[in-house]
Amino acid sequence: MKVEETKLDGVLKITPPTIFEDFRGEYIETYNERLYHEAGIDQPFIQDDISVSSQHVLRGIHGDAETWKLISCLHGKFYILVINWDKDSPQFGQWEGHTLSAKNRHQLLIPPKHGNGHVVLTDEAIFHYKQTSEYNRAGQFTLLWNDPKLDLYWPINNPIVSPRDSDAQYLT
Ligand SMILES: Cc1cn([C@H]2C[C@H](O)[C@@H](COP(=O)(O)OP(=O)(O)O[C@H]3O[C@H](C)C(=O)[C@H](O)[C@H]3O)O2)c(=O)[nH]c1=O
Repeated sequence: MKVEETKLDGVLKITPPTIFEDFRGEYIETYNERLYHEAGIDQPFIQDDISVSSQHVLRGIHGDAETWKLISCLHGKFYILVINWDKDSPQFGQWEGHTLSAKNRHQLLIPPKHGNGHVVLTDEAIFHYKQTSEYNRAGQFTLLWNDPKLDLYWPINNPIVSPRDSDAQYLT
């Protein structure tokens, strides 16, 4: 298991403990409480979610003030952008992009007060996350993926987005 710091304090890039390949395919332990706790990743995850998206779908940028997320790519590949949205942090507004795929098996641990958004680069991708709180849409904030003030990089220019993710009226 490998845990690496990233440009953003608290955001970690993780390579899972077991990636086993044989003539049949692969076997991956995507989470192991004892090993992750030993590595300092001891957040109390209580909810698992997946979202399945077609190529060029962009979901986000969303976040909230309470939830830790452990994100994996179960199928395909996506570019994921994480932005510090903690107004009390010296890194407020700083962001970093990563590529998670079913090939590199990398995971990201994202703390509260960070926004995340991802755009799918393969025909389809499955985005999996473990979360430390139950879904609370009212508690989430939304940032526009193409807000010129944020000066973000995305690998494509014309993603498929929901009304929430394309209209400033939903900004919070
Ligand atoms: C997040 C979530 C959603 N839902 C329901 C609510 C809606 O009926 C449906 C789609 O929700 P939404 O359009 O908010 O999904 P995304 O646009 O993919 O947003 C999510 O994906 C971005 C990238 C995130 O990281 C957040 O977890 C979350 O905001 O799933 C649930 O039932 N539970 C949940 O935890």
